[in-house]
Amino acid sequence: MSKLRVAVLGAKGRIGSEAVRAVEAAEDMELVAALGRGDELETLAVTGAQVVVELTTPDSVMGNLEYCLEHGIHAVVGTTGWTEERLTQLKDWLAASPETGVLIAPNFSIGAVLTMKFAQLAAPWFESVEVIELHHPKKVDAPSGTATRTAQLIAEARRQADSPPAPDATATALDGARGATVDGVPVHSVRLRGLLAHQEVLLGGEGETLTIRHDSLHHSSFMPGILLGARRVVTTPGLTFGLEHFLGMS
Ligand SMILES: NC(=O)C1=CN([C@@H]2O[C@H](COP(=O)(O)OP(=O)(O)OC[C@H]3O[C@@H](n4cnc5c(N)ncnc54)[C@H](OP(=O)(O)O)[C@@H]3O)[C@@H](O)[C@H]2O)C=CC1
Ligand SMILES: O=C(O)C1=N[C@H](C(=O)O)C[C@H](O)C1
Repeated sequence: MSKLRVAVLGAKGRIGSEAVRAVEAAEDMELVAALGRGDELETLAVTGAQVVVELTTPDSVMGNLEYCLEHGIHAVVGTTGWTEERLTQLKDWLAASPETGVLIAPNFSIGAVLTMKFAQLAAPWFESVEVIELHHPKKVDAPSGTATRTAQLIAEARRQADSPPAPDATATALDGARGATVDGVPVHSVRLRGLLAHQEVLLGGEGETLTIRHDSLHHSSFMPGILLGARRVVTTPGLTFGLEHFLGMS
């Protein structure tokens, strides 16, 4: 059987360099390109890449995906910064390339995907819910893509259950003391030397609290999800948002 021809964009970055090693080690894949900033995207077409693993930065991802979709190259995207406007643009490009698949995964680790699922399940059952994400200090953005997605899923679950807004007699002496609000859910971002990628969802009700915590201790935690994404995206045209859809959890 022929091997899946995979290219990594952002190949010198923290997660990109780990992805290069993971693709090289996968028996059913061939790493055909490993590109960094400034490298020619034409290499993707020349090497016949079937799937691009996009792990760059929010300022680069759209240009890279435009190229991929113009050339019918499937994409597995871990890069953050997804707004409604960006998703609309991506869907327009996909409409012009209907056989091509794009997976955007806010988080590739199984524990983080489960954290989001558990948070969705628990959210309507508690009066209060807040998200704390904790990352290494070189992280390019705040809040994290995972925390943003988690808050959106929590908000959607609470809307569907007709949950009232969480109680909060806000009187802040300092801007930011209550974090940022994503879809009505407070999200707090910690940047701390020594950390990698961590998240807590705090839920509170009468006389009890529930904490759902996930820790990515090494970039290897993201690799099984990236490889699964690359294998599945080639037979899944259109946009898939969230790895849970490839894990049978949607
Ligand atoms: N979904 C998930 O599970 C995960 C997602 N991420 C996300 O992945 C992204 C990258 O994170 P991280 O590896 O820590 O960041 P890094 O800054 O370590 O890596 C990004 C790399 O991409 C390079 N780059 C920038 N623009 C381009 C381009 N146009 N073409 C090719 N390479 C480019 C950068 O080069 P230069 O340094 O020269 O700018 C850098 O080497 C972030 O958005 C992060 O949030 C991270 C971990 C897990
Ligand atoms: O930048 C990171 O490191 C990570 N980024 C993703 C995010 O923003 O959610 C995934 C994970 O948290 C690691």
